[in-house]
Amino acid sequence: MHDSNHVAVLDFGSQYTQLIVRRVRELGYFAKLYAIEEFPDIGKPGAIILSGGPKSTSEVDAPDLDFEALKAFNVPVLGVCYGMQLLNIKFGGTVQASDRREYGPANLFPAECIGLYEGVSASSQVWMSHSDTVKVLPDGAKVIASNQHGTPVSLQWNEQFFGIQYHPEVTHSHEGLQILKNFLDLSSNLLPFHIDDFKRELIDGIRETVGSRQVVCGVSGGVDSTVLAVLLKEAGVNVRAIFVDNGLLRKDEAQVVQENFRRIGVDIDTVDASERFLTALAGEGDPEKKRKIIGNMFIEVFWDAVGDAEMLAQGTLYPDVIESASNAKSKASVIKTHHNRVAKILELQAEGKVLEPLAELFKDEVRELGTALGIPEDILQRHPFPGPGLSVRCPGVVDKERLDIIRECDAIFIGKLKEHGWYDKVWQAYAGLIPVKTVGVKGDERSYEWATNLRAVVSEDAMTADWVELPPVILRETSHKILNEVKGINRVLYDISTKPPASIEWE
Ligand SMILES: Nc1ncnc2c1ncn2[C@@H]1O[C@H](COP(=O)(O)OP(=O)(O)OP(=O)(O)O)[C@@H](O)[C@H]1O
Repeated sequence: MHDSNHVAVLDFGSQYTQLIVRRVRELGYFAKLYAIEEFPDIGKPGAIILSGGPKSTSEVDAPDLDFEALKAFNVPVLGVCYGMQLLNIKFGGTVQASDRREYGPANLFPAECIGLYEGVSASSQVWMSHSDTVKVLPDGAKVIASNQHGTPVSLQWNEQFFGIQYHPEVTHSHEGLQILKNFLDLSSNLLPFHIDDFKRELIDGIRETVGSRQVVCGVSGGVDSTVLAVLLKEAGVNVRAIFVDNGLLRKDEAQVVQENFRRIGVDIDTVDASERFLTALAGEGDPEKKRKIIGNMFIEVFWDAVGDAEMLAQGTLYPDVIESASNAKSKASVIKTHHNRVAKILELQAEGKVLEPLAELFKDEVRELGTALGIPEDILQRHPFPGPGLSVRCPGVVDKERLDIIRECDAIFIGKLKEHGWYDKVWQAYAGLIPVKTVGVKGDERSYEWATNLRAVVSEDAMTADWVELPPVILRETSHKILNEVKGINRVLYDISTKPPASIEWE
């Protein structure tokens, strides 16, 4: 899909490569990431970006590519960091290896604010992360920007080839997006990226791949699997959606999920496996063992329900498939999502029976696609919920009594956030249990009960998170209601830990 007039980003292994793709799409063009070995298969791109990478061009196994083939595309090429050094060598210049790494902010001074630097300030901050630098420039090469020491940080070799030493894709490069935009403007034939066109292509692709076979998919009630299920329905294929109730869901979650799917017109099979999960978890207090038990049980229950699937659809997203590791060989080897690649799925994949239509999209693009598919916003804006469910909000042993307490506290907290218009302002919020008994007074009696912890965080990508300064009225009303209504809790705490060092969940 999209193998012409797109922006091909060739991955030399930088930790930021994924962000380049993201930024190009933000600018309204379709970009696709390719491992270096995939260079012969990049189709007919309208522009090419060579990413940075951890290697030095002087290393014997430094990644390389066919320069003649690159020139033959006859489209604008931008080399970033390693990409720029490689291009300088290809044009006949040299690169100086250095064992000192330049890492952090630097000042960018464009020679002239035209071309790549059209509309860019005379001085702005950029982000560096490199050790090698270009040394000798080949004939005809121009320095189009330097840093505060007068060192060249941006080159132009001819009308087609440009290089930058810094990383325009990170937000610490303050005008990086403008520079990328200027580069893309050099291409005369980039197709704009519209989610509606993409939706149509996805639907056509699904129809073609699936034909008359039955497709099974697991739905959690979360955004990815919901969008996937609706996409399959829109494609008019024979789909069976399975929802597993693992007994670790929030209050009334099974009903909410069923109701949401009714609203969007997708039938789901609910498998109530709560007894099986809770029995398997009984008495286990170790966080890692709990996760394992839940993961394995999910696979068992899910595949029992699937039976002999003709095809399986999964909501695997782009960040799950693309390489971020510097030396990953192929995309498939770095799939992060745990149950997206269990043995059974690999087997089906080898037979061409796994469908992953969202694999080219980022999370917020999935939400956009969801909107284009007519999925109501309240479903698309639901907070993320962890796969192991309330188990990770219940440190130590999990049982029905503890889960019921969490459910009640959580429902009260979320209810108050919604009532005060704060649900959509936070990335994720929940109430958990701290199974430590403390002394209190309830009515005329001394109480000796557990505490609940309220957590509300903002985050861009779940990698880092900050606690939210909620209005005190929300905390007060939540605390009051919980202390009055939830048996077993006599203390309410608000978690003011950032991630890192704390995680969003407690286990
Ligand atoms: N309770 C469940 N019942 C059925 N399938 C599930 C369930 N939980 C997870 N899955 C399946 O496993 C996939 C990965 O689950 P995970 O918890 O990692 O959520 P995710 O990748 O954020 O997706 P989503 O947004 O759909 O929850 C889901 O997309 C879904 O297909």
